Amino acid sequence: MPMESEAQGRTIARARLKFLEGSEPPTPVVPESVRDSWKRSKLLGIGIDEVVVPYRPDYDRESHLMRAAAPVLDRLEQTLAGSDVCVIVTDRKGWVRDRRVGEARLMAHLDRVHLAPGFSYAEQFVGTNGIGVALEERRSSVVLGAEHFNERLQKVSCAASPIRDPISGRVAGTMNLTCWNGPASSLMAALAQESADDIERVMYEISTSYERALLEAFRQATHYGDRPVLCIGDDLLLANAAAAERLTGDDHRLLREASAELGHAPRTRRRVRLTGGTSALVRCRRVDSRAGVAGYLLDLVFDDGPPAEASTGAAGTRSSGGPGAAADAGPRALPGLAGADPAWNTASRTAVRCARERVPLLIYGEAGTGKSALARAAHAFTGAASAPAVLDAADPRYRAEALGSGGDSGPDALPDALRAAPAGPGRALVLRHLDAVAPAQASAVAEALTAAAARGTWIVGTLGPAPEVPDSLLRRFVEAVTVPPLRHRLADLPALAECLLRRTGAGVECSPDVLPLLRRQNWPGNVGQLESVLRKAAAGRRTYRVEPRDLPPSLHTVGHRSLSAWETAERDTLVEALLDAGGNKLLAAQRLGISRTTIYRKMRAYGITLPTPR
Ligand SMILES: Nc1ncnc2c1ncn2[C@@H]1O[C@H](COP(=O)(O)OP(=O)(O)OP(=O)(O)O)[C@@H](O)[C@H]1O
Repeated sequence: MPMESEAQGRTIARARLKFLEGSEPPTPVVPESVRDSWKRSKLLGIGIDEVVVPYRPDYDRESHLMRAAAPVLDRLEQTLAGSDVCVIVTDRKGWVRDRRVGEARLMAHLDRVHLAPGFSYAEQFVGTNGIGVALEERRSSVVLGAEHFNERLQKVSCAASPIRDPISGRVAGTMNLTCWNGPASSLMAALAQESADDIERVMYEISTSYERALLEAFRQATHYGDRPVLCIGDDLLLANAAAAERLTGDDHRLLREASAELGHAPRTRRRVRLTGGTSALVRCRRVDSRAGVAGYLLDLVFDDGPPAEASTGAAGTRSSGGPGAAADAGPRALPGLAGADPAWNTASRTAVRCARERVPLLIYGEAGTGKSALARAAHAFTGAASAPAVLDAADPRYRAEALGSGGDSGPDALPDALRAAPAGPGRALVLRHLDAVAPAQASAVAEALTAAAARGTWIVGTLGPAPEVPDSLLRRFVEAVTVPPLRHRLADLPALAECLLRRTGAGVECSPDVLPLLRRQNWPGNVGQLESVLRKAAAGRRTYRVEPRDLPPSLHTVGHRSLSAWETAERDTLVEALLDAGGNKLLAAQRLGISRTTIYRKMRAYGITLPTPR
């Protein structure tokens, strides 16, 4: 490891100051890896005089990395006892997971700069440091006192080596040694590398033990029969054909999370909702190996119909999820609607069958998923000459507590309106927001619906995913379907965007750059929200098609937290300035009268993603 003499330290300190003022760092004086890291740190707007790092104390103490690191750290603790070297292990993202030995004064200093368990020392938060550089460059790094980007770290020097998963070859973490700045021993770099190698060796032993156990459990589970089986390890996933053909990458993630929760007990079961809108009953068994818990074996039974709440919501309601549902004949595309997601198709087929056979139907789903649209389209698909009568139980006029000052409001207003709706064969009556019917109104509403159905009207009720509805009302319906939320059917986005833009009637289309921005949103208001975003974007567009810059500022961010009104205004101003400057941050910063460092910091804080410079 290089020695940092006082003179060398002063030269580097001068080079760093000049670099901060805008000069290029001199090549032979400042090592290349440090120079590159300074540039990245500056670009990211990292502060130079205070250490602001995120803190997340919770982590998996039983992870593969931590299990393998434990014996190596124990040994180092004994060997280095009494020395002024501190040993630190981080995970692959730079979160400090363990810190050992080191004399009290050094530890107190490291506490002050948050180089302690639970904090992240990734370069993106603290700038140039041994851990951050090793992770960025994926090789061993040494960062001496003055080479740290942040002044508060310049009292120490550190040597870090990446720890690679011996099976996948991916970086799993770092081994880092830190000591007071000064004539650091070249032994430190060698020791960091050797300890990382030791951890990798233990990881390999653990991996083979885990893998043997998982393979054996998988082999036994799939030996007889072809039921869907999944075997999940830390860095391994085995699926037989019956499971693989039904599950997406997101399902794997959901099942991995579920297995981690379920796995505390040796054997357990739970229903898990999958991304396509279906759900599966998951039986989970923990797989143990000699080296500890190797992973989980999951036995899956898919529900091929709507998710659980749809079938349990209505007393006496028959869910369309049985084997018969798969045989439902019906269209894939309903008039005026878009989507080919399996759960959407199931809901469409069932709705059309119910419309044809006049079977009273409940449609569950989050706000704006398209429940009413589905009822309208299914009714139209039967060739009906008139549109359904659509009433909204959440309409203030129909509230039970409204003071009846005329025929139009008060507790009887809703049953009256239902009775007044056109009824008879070829007619449909859709009551939206069934969950808004007050208990006091429930029986009158139920009677009005029954009367309409008796005259040949197709009756449909729409309601939220976990509604509270009196049984007397639910019993009027016979079948139930669930419309999946948009975030679970993102593959439908291009078709939906095209369909919704077509409705604006202006021959508008979507630029291909828009779809990735739409795809990463959570869409709590579902298709209704998408429609309003696209409608506004189409109205304000500057060319023949909707471009990213026509979308609202919130779609240019990857949202993680809710913002105050003031923060929202600031974020929107930043996004608009960036869009107006064609993605040029310097220009945007100048126009806003703020420094480039500030614009980078704020972009990070608000999760603003960079528009491609024009
Ligand atoms: N699959 C689809 N294709 C095209 N447009 C759709 C689709 N689903 C929903 N929409 C449109 O999204 C908007 C919201 O749909 P709709 O009003 O049916 O939602 P909802 O689930 O009934 O909402 P709420 O829960 O608020 O009553 C409507 O304009 C509808 O036409």
